[in-house]
Amino acid sequence: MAIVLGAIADDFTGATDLANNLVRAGMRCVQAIGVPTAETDIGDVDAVVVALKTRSCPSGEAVKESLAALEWLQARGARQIFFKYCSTFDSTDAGNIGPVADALLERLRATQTERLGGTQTVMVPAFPANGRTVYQGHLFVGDRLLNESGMEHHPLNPMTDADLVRFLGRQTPHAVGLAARPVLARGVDVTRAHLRSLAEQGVRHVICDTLDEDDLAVLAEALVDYPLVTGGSGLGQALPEQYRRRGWLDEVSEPGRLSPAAGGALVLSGSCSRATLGQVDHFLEHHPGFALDPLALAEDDSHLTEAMAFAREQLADGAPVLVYASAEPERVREAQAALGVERAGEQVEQAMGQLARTLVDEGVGRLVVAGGETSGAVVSALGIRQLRIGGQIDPGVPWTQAPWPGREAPLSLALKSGNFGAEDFFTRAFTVLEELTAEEGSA
Ligand SMILES: Nc1ncnc2c1ncn2[C@@H]1O[C@H](COP(=O)(O)OP(=O)(O)O)[C@@H](O)[C@H]1O
Ligand SMILES: O=C(O)[C@@H](O)C(=O)COP(=O)(O)O
Repeated sequence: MAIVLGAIADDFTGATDLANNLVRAGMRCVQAIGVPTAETDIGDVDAVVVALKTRSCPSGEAVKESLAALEWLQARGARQIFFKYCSTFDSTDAGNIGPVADALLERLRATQTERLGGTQTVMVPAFPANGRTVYQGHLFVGDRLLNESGMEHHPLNPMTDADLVRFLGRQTPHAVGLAARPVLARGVDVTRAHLRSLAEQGVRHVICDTLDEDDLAVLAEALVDYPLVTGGSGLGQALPEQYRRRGWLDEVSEPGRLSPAAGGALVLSGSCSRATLGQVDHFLEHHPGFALDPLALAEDDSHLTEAMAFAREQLADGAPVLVYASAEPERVREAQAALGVERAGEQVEQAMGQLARTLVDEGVGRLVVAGGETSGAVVSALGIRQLRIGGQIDPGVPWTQAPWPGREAPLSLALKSGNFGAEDFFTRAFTVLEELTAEEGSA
């Protein structure tokens, strides 16, 4: 059966975030890891989110992989394509949001110019449930502008400009415009007319203001016929209702119940975001943890061996254990100065991948990973191809499951976006998993 929505996410946590919102809004959705093959059986679903690791790679690579995902989704009959990136617009002057959006639109344009939005796309990064809003084209995280939110210290893509019209303008040769709040406040017809008039003026990308769920509902209705929409998972919350109104979806599907979870509980954290740093501190007040040092990792294998031994010992005691590289900006800068930005990140990501692979093989069955790039490294090292989405721990972060060869219980995985989750996330996640997987009537 044809799918309604085909999404291409530029990182793995972002993909689960979008899949979570689609499931919560009543769509049957799976998350594919990487571009599936022609033979992949995705089952009977309404939406597929293809998770790529293209946020920080060279833009040519990001474009190539995104187009491959588009081709696969089009072959499944997707009516609308959604390019999912971070609600904090994570990217650099070199890309990858502009280049990927341009390439997807070009490819879709070849067949769909006549359709509403056939020559234009929109940028809707907001996720009001998690405090990400956009006003007059400026992105806010809570009550701070993006460039004062802590994101200015991001290890890979420091966000130093909150003006998205200006910022995106550096990533694309095409005109960037704005659909500002006063336009949205006048309703769907005025918003559509505004978008059309921008298209007539040659504006290809429209940054959309969004303060709340009502704005998302207006945008979803105005954009439901666009071949390509782009943004954060907030828009994903609002689109399914529009698909139902169009008759593309029959019903509101209930999320399926996750299978009982088993095995050791491990947290791997490579995010250096403010929220994650608080979550690491909170976890360490209650449970043991091991701090990975990228400089020591770069020297020889002994640091990783030590981390592995530490984790094994704690897991044998039945305690949840944390291994983290998460560090304050000053320490990240030191590691980057010594190793280079790319190599510092790679050291950590490779170590996280090896820890996950070995410890899951040895019996870990419940795994929380913090950070998008980190999750990409871990899930790739585990060789997982598809994730089933379960209930959420905090907005944007669901528990997911994948079958694990040779074991009755699947591997339970929570991929946490760097900046998401309450302070007690790393401890509470395991309690939530128990609740989500308890037999009916025993929870
Ligand atoms: N102590 C550290 N020094 C340098 N780089 C680090 C350190 N800890 C983590 N990193 C790297 O920083 C990046 C964090 O990105 P990511 O995992 O996507 O987190 P977030 O979701 O917060 O963006 C990863 O590439 C990770 O390997
Ligand atoms: O939209 C969001 O904020 C998230 O879904 C997301 O993409 C997070 O990325 P990381 O913070 O890099 O995990």
